Amino acid sequence: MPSSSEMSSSSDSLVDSTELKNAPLRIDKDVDSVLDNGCLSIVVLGASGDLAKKKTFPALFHLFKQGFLTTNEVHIFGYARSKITDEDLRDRISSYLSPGEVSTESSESLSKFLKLIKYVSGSYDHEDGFLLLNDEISKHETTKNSQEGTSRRLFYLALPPSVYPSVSKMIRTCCMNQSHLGGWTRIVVEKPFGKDLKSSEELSAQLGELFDEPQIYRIDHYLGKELVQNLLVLRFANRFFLPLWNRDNIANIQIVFREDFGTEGRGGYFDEYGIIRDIIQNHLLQVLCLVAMEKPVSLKPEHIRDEKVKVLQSVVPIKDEDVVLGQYQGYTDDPTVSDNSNTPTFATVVMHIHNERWEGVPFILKAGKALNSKKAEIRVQFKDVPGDIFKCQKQGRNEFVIRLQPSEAMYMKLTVKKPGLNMSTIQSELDLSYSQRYQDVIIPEAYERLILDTVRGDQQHFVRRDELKAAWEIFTPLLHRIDDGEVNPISYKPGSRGPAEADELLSKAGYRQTHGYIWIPPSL
Ligand SMILES: NC(=O)C1=CN([C@@H]2O[C@H](COP(=O)(O)OP(=O)(O)OC[C@H]3O[C@@H](n4cnc5c(N)ncnc54)[C@H](OP(=O)(O)O)[C@@H]3O)[C@@H](O)[C@H]2O)C=CC1
Ligand SMILES: O=C1O[C@H](COP(=O)(O)O)[C@@H](O)[C@H](O)[C@H]1O
Repeated sequence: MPSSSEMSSSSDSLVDSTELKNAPLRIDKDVDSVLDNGCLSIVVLGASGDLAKKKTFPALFHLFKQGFLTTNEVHIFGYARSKITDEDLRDRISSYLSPGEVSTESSESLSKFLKLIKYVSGSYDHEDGFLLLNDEISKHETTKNSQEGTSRRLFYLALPPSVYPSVSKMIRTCCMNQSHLGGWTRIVVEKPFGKDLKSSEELSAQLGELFDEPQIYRIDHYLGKELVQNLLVLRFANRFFLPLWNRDNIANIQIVFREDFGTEGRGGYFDEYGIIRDIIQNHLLQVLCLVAMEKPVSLKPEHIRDEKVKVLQSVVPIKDEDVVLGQYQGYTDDPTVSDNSNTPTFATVVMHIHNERWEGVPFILKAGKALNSKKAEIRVQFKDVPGDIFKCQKQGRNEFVIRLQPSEAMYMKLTVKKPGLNMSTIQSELDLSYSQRYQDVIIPEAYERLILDTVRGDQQHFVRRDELKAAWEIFTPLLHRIDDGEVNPISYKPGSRGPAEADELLSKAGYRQTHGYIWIPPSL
C-alpha cells in the first residue's frame, strides 16, 4: 500500500505553509510498502522542449522496449503550451527514439510506443489545462484500471525551473492521484534547482509546501551513469581499496568534465547559469560525494544520502586563488548571449575536505565547454613510493582512473619492469574496458535508469533537500563574487585545453602529469 505521504487527493486543502516550513522532513518512507504495479500515467511537462525529445521520451521508449513499461498499464501524456496535436508530438520525437534502427521489430515497437502518447496543451499557471490533463489521465485510469481502483501518476517537469512553483501547484490542485485503493503521485524535477542558496531554498520551500520529500525526485543524471553507480561497489566491495583510499596514500583527486562543443543553441540558458551551476555544483559535486564519503550503514537511500551530506558539510570554503575561470573565444557571438557577458564556460576549482580521511588532499573539479576533447573521468593520483630504488618516480605516479564516458573503463596506471633483459621500468596499466569485457551488455542511458527508479520509488540516486542545500552552501559565495564581476574568466581558444592558468593551478595543487604515457582504449 502507498505511504500516507504519497497519497493525497485534489480535494485535500493545502496545509498552512508556515506549519509546513517548520515541520521536519518526512523521509521515513518504506519503499517496500509502496504500490509498484497497476495503472501508470507518466506526464512529461514541457513535452515540446529539448530535454523531452532528446532524453525523456527516448528513455521511456527504451524502458518500453525492455518491458519495464507495458501497454496494459502505462499511458504517456505530453503537456506544454504549444498548440500541437498528438501526431505533431509523435513526429517531433520519433527521430530521437530509435535513430538508425530499421528492423521490422523495432518499427513495430516504435509504433506501439507512439500510440501510448497523448498530448494536452495548456498553460503552466491556469487550472484549465491541468483539469483537462486530469480528465485525460482519469479516462486512461478508468479504461486500464477500473477493477483495481489503483493508480500511479508520475509528473516529469522537463521545464525551466522558473515555472516549477506554478506547475507544482497546478498538479497539487488538479492532478493528484485520487484512486480509492492507493497508488501514488510523484514529481521529477530537473536541475538547476535554483541559482544560489537563497533561490534554491525558496524553490525547495515552495515544493515542500505542496509535496513531501518522498514524492520529490531531484534528478541529477550523472547519478544514473554506469560508472558513477559503480563507485560504491568499487570502494566498499574491494579489499585492496579500503586501506589505500585516504590522505596517507592519495596525493590528489581530479573529477573532470570536458565537452568539445560550445553552448550550441542553449546560449540563453547557459549565460544565466555558467559552467559552475551547469556542471560543477551538481554533476561533479555528486561524483565527489561518492568518491569521498564514508561507508554507509547499508544501501538504504537514506543511509547513503546521510553520508553524502556529511562530506558536503565538511568542504572548506573555496578561496579565489583556488579557482581559474575561462570563457571560450566566440562565446558572446551567440545572439542570445550578452556581448559583455562574464559567464564562465570553463572552471577549475580546487576543493578541500576537512575530515580525518581527506585533510590535505586537493579535490580538483574541472569542467569546460568547447575544449579539445569530450570526456568525463575521475583520476585518483597516488603519492610517490617512499624510498624508491628504481628511480621510477620520474616516469609517473600510480593513478587509478575511472572513465565515466565515452568508452566506459577503469584502469590502474602502474610501474612495471620493461620486458627484456634490462632491469628498467615503464608505465603500463591494468585495464578494465567495458566494451571489451562486457561485449554483449548494452549499458543503459542514465535517464532510463533514473526514470525506472522513480517508478519503483527508489530515491537512492536522487538529490535530497539537505544535500542540495549543502551543495549550494559550498558554491554560493564564489558564484556571487563571479556574478559581481570580482572574479573574471580568462579567454581561451575553442578546441584548446582551456586557459594555461588552469594547468598551473593543477600543478600548484600537487598534480604531477605523466609525460610520454597515453592510455588508449582497446579496440575489439
Ligand atoms: N536540454 C538539456 O540537454 C538539459 C536540460 N536540463 C534541464 O531540463 C529542463 C528543461 O530543459 P529544456 O528542455 O532544454 O528546456 P526548453 O527551453 O526546451 O523548455 C522546455 C519547454 O518549456 C516551455 N518553456 C520554455 N521557456 C519557457 C518559459 N520561459 N516559461 C514557460 N515555459 C517555457 C516550452 O514549451 P511550451 O512553450 O510549448 O510550453 C519548451 O518547449 C531545464 O530545467 C533544464 O535546465 C537538464 C539537463 C540537460
Ligand atoms: O546537465 C548537463 O549535462 C550535459 C552533459 O551531459 P552528458 O551526459 O552528455 O555528459 C551538458 O552538455 C549540459 O550543458 C548540462 O546542462
